This record gives sequence, C-alpha cells and structure tokens, in this order.
Amino acid sequence: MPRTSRISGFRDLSVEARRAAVAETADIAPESLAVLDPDQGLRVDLADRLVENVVGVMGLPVGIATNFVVNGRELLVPMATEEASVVAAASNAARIARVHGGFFTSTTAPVMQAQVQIVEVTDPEAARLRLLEHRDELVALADSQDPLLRELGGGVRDLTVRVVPSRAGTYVVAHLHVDVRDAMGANAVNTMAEAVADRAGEIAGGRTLLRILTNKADLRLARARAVFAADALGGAAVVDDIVHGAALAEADPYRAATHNKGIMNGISAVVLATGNDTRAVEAGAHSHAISPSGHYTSLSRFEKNADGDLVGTLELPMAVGLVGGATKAHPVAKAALSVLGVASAAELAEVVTAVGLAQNLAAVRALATEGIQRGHMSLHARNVATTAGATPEELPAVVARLVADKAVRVDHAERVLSELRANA
Ligand SMILES: CC(C)(COP(=O)([O-])OP(=O)([O-])OC[C@H]1O[C@@H](n2cnc3c(N)ncnc32)[C@H](O)[C@@H]1OP(=O)([O-])[O-])[C@@H](O)C(=O)NCCC(=O)NCCSC(=O)C[C@@](C)(O)CC(=O)[O-]
Ligand SMILES: NC(=O)C1=CN([C@@H]2O[C@H](COP(=O)(O)OP(=O)(O)OC[C@H]3O[C@@H](n4cnc5c(N)ncnc54)[C@H](O)[C@@H]3O)[C@@H](O)[C@H]2O)C=CC1
Repeated sequence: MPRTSRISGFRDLSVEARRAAVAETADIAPESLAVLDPDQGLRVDLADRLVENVVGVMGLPVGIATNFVVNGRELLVPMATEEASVVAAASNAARIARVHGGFFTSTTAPVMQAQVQIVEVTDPEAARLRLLEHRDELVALADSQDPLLRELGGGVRDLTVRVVPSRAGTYVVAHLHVDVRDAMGANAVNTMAEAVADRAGEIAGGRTLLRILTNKADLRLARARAVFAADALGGAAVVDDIVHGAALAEADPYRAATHNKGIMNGISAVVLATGNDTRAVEAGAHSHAISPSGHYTSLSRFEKNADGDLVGTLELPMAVGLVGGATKAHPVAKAALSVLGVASAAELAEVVTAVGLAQNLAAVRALATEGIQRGHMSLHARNVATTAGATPEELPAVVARLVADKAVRVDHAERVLSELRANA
C-alpha cells in the first residue's frame, strides 16, 4: 500500500494508535517513538549535560501535522508547540494544498556568514580593498579550521567586506561566507571568524572587535510554493479576500507582525521539535521581512493565478541543521528527524518552510472568512477547561458548553464545572 500522510481520523485515535500510524507511515520502528514519553525522552541527567544549572525539564506537546506532500513526498510533520490549533491549522492547509500536489520547495546552498568587526581604521575604504586583496589568504586560514567540513564538501566560499558608518565610528566589517552543509553552522563559522580576526585587523590597520555569525542568513534561503484550489478554500470570493488580507500585511507593519507570527507558529514548532535553534531562525526570518523601501513587511505573498486559484509563496532564511546543537543529543529531536526522514539540512529547511506557508494560509483563510475564534478557541477550550480544573472525564462536557456559550474563559469554565459537579 503506498504510504500517505492523509491518515483518516488521525485526530480521533489514541496517542498509542497515532504513534503506530506515524511509525508505519514514516517506516520506522515503533519502539523508536517511545522517547516521546516524558520519562523516556529528555531525562534530567541528560538535560544536565545540555545546559547549565539544570533543575528539571519542561515538557511541551509534540503533535503531528498530517496531509503534507512536499515535492511529491508524503510526510508527517512533528511540531512542538504549546498553542492550541497550530497543528490542526497546518494539517488543514496541507489538506487543501494536496489538491494541486502539495508544496514545491527549493533552497540556496547552505551558506552562512560570519562577521569580523574592525574598529579604529583610519582609511576604511582602502582597508576594504586591502582585505579583498588578501582574500585567498584569509579564506585559506578560515578553511583550515574545519577539515571535516571541507571533507564533506563544505567550507569557506568567499570573503566580502563592507564599510559600516555608525554613531560611534566607521567600521570595516569582513564577512566570511561558509558552506556549512548539514550543520546550522554557528559554531563552525564563529571558530573561523575568531581564527582570521587578528590577521584581518592587521591587514585593515585597525583593532578587531566582534567576531560572530550573522543571523541575517540571507544567503541561505528556503522557499515554498503551493496552489490552494478556490473551491477547497470556499470559492472565488474567499480567494479575493485572502489576497486582500495578505496585501494588508505587505503594506502595514502592524498587520505584518501578526501575519509573520502566524508563519512562525508553524516554523518555530518544527524547528523546536527537531532540536534546532528557534531564536536563530526567528531572527533570520524577521530580519528578512524588511522591504526594499525599508519597512517591515510580510514574509509571504498570496496571488490569484490564471485559474482563479490562490498561490502562496514564502521565502526566508532557514538556518537549520541535522548535526550540531541539540539535534543529535536530544532524544525527541532524533525521533522527530526520523519521522521526517529528511536526508539533508536543505531538505529539513524546505519542510519547515512548507509548514510555515501552510500555517500562514490556514490563519489568513480563517481571518478572511469566519474569523479566528471559532476554529482556534474551540480547540483552545480544552486548555481553558483543564486550567479551570476539569478532569479528563469532565473535559468534553465543559468544552462543549464553553464553545456553545461562545465564552472560552477560565472564569466561565469554573462556573460550568461547578454546575456540572452540583448536578452530578
Ligand atoms: C482550527 C481549524 C483547522 C478548524 O477547521 P475546520 O474547517 O473547522 O475543521 P474540520 O473539522 O473541517 O477539519 C479540516 C481539517 O483540519 C484539520 N483539523 C481540524 N480540527 C482538527 C483537530 N482537532 N485535530 C487535528 N486536526 C484537525 C484536519 O486536517 C482536518 O482535515 P482531515 O485531515 O481530518 O481530513 C481552522 O479553523 C483553522 O485552520 N484555523 C486557523 C487556526 C490558527 O491559525 N491557529 C493558530 C493560532 S492563532 C495565531 O496565533 C495566529 C494568527 C491567527 O494571529 C496569525 C494571523 O493573524 O495571521
Ligand atoms: N547567533 C547564533 O545563532 C548562535 C548560535 N549558536 C549555536 O550553535 C549551534 C549550531 O552550531 P553548529 O556549527 O551547527 O554546530 P556544531 O559545531 O556542533 O557542529 C558543526 C560541525 O559539525 C561537523 N560536521 C559533522 N558532520 C557534518 C555535516 N554533515 N555537515 C556539516 N558539518 C558537519 C563540522 O565539523 C561542523 O563544523 C546551535 O546550538 C546554536 O544554538 C552558537 C552561537 C551563536
């Protein structure tokens, strides 16, 4: 039977049955998902080796987004998030995208950049050219830091130099461009930046100061595109209204921030589930959301195509890895990567971007039609009822009342709960 991520009734299965279905679809051993149990995943002794002053571990739900097809491949996507309706929304949009083949993605080469700041340079423009004259020497020096990366086909690709005026002085800033292959690459490029700093300062005739990667990873882009059929979205008027909603985000930074937050609902959840650095990806995303005219704008675009269907596109920096960081050290991250079955950091970056686009479409479609509250709040109601003290047995009745009363609030849940208990 061909594997499919379109698993009917997935949401109604028990956790155990969901795991079995995931293992079957991803073609992995069911036992490898046992680490998703809190007592078998990130134990305190392992956590104590990951960060400092550990006193415990904070769990987060890991959900599976269904329905994804990326470049023709059916896949289930693990998402770590505390927010209700995110996993449902991604699955919902992926279901709509399937009609036209799902998501189509691509990436640039995985090139990260490290900056070396040089201060107190008397002739910054000339210093820039002196550094470029020594490009090969500096590239070779940086490259010698990571023979393994070179063996894997990565390594330093270029050196560029910028002159950056600031309120405290004019700086010469050298950039090392490094192909980091399947790593996120921060540690790799930072080591290189520190290694070349003294020599770069000498050549520039100044003092080197900061030596660190830039999270504006604009040479390491991932892209996703999908066509969402007008019929599946609710008709031609819905397509037009989604375009209007997205256009507001393009034009207005107040809307853009929320629009992009919706994209990051999906992106950060997959980045976190795979043990990658959410802050790095978020910094990269928001730094990319600056239009050529300098205002903060939306990361995605929505247009109507010649058939009247909606086309969504998303392009942003995506510094994620399959090695390094916590990707190999965190048992849940390892399990998440095996569920995804991605063979390279580029493939992971593409999946993450597809999920960002799906998440964005689901949210903007809800906003352009019935509003966010019905779908989101009816799922969030379970969280609210639990906060109010509902037991698993009481949960369905309390949730049903909160949704019916259109009052998904803890005070109302407490009232409903006491009524239920009084009548029991
Ligand atoms: C919530 C839905 C999906 C309901 O949508 P619906 O149409 O009522 O759901 P449905 O029951 O018809 O199901 C449609 C599909 O949604 C999925 N689905 C539906 N329900 C579940 C569930 N319980 N568990 C798992 N999956 C679910 C599932 O894939 C299902 O198809 P299936 O695969 O079953 O054939 C829809 O209203 C939606 O997509 N809403 C958007 C929600 C959202 O974006 N939430 C994020 C939080 S709000 C926010 O932070 C961002 C925001 C909104 O501010 C961003 C912005 O402003 O742009
Ligand atoms: N501003 C930022 O974003 C910063 C982030 N970080 C952290 O840096 C970590 C990521 O740094 P990395 O350099 O990725 O980690 P890393 O140093 O653990 O791993 C990268 C190294 O793994 C080796 N390697 C083995 N197989 C490889 C393969 N297939 N492809 C590429 N390299 C391979 C290479 O020698 C490479 O230098 C994350 O934990 C991040 O949180 C650290 C400093 C700053």
